[in-house]
Amino acid sequence: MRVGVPREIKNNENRVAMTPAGVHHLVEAGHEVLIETNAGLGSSFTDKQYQSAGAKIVSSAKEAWSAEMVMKVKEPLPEEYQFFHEGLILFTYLHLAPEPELTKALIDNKVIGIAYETVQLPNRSLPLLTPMSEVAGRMAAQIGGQFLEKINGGKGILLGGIPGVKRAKVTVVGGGIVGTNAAKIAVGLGADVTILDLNPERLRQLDDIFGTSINTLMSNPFNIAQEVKDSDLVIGAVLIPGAKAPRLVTEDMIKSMREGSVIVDVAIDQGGIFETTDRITTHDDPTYVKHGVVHYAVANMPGAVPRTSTIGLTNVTVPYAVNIANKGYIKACLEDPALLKGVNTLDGFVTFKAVAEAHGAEYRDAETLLKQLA
Ligand SMILES: NC(=O)C1=CN([C@@H]2O[C@H](COP(=O)(O)OP(=O)(O)OC[C@H]3O[C@@H](n4cnc5c(N)ncnc54)[C@H](O)[C@@H]3O)[C@@H](O)[C@H]2O)C=CC1
Ligand SMILES: CC(=O)C(=O)O
Repeated sequence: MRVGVPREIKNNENRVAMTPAGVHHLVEAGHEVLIETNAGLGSSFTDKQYQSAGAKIVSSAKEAWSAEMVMKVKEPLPEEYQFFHEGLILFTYLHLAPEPELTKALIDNKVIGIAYETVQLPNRSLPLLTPMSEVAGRMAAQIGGQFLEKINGGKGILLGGIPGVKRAKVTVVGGGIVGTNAAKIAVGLGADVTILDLNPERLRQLDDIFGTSINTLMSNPFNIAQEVKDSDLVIGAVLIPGAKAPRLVTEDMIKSMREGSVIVDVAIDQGGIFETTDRITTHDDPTYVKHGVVHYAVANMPGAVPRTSTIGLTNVTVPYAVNIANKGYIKACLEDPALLKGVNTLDGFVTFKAVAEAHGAEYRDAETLLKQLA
């Protein structure tokens, strides 16, 4: 199979979907890899390194997109929709629930859209989302601390306080991978951390991991309102796989916060959990202030630490890509229930229920459709 890797074009997105090691893996398995020139530079991988691993360097995005399977990091932007064509396998983060136009473009062009973020193992974990959630979670605490600084618009407090001065209060809504990693760093920096989750079993696991260094709380509107009101930093880390994020923190809750407090809405890639994060921000211009509260809503946070993120991401995506290339997408998806869950669009239909519901689109079962196409 020919596999294409275009250069990422989102604001400050310096990750790339393939490392030279990934190229080597695919080429050894008998496949051809087309890398758009300079696609890896942001992650410190040169064209020469890709060539040495067996890739062909192509000079334009169009050539990279001409392959049978295209691997990317972020969801395609409107200027990339022109490259969609019937039968193209697109393997990338898609985040379709908050993206009606992208969903329509994939359906209209009968693209096989396999989303990293909904590939799900039987234990319900999301193996192709986990490493980037680890990165974004760890960054969320760092970034929160940075924007609490007066020079960055915050109230001017240090996460860990000092002897004789209170520590900052950090609330993390959602105790999965992002939430746990955010808490690790926030606790490490000395903050007073509370994590809310809906799942009692998860709260027990968090209690086992952190012991008395954090507080755990059941997530409900009453508890969220109480915690948010007194928090210096609130981190949004909730996910319902594939679905639009629930708006758990209302505008009134934000109004109750003290001026110069900070929110980091990591879940913005699925639409965000704060009623007041009404727009996605970029690494170039990452915050805005609403009701006196600094809002950070960057949807590609790991793009800021591309070397770590590219290697972490491709460690997990490349084995799936090799499987798709070896077997073809139909056999690969039918034989692997985890990969099957990644199929969001197929043959002109939405094949992921939460995405169909978000857009009022017709839903078709991926497995049934794949068997018909086999
Ligand atoms: N902005 C960015 O650059 C990045 C964003 N993300 C996003 O961060 C979000 C979180 O991802 P993960 O931590 O990997 O997901 P996860 O599935 O590991 O954790 C989500 C947690 O939310 C909890 N939850 C569900 N409903 C809840 C509610 N009503 N109240 C409180 N908790 C609730 C679940 O029980 C689960 O523990 C996702 O939207 C993901 O795509 C991930 C990486 C980068
Ligand atoms: C998961 C995601 O949105 C990212 O890594 O950018």
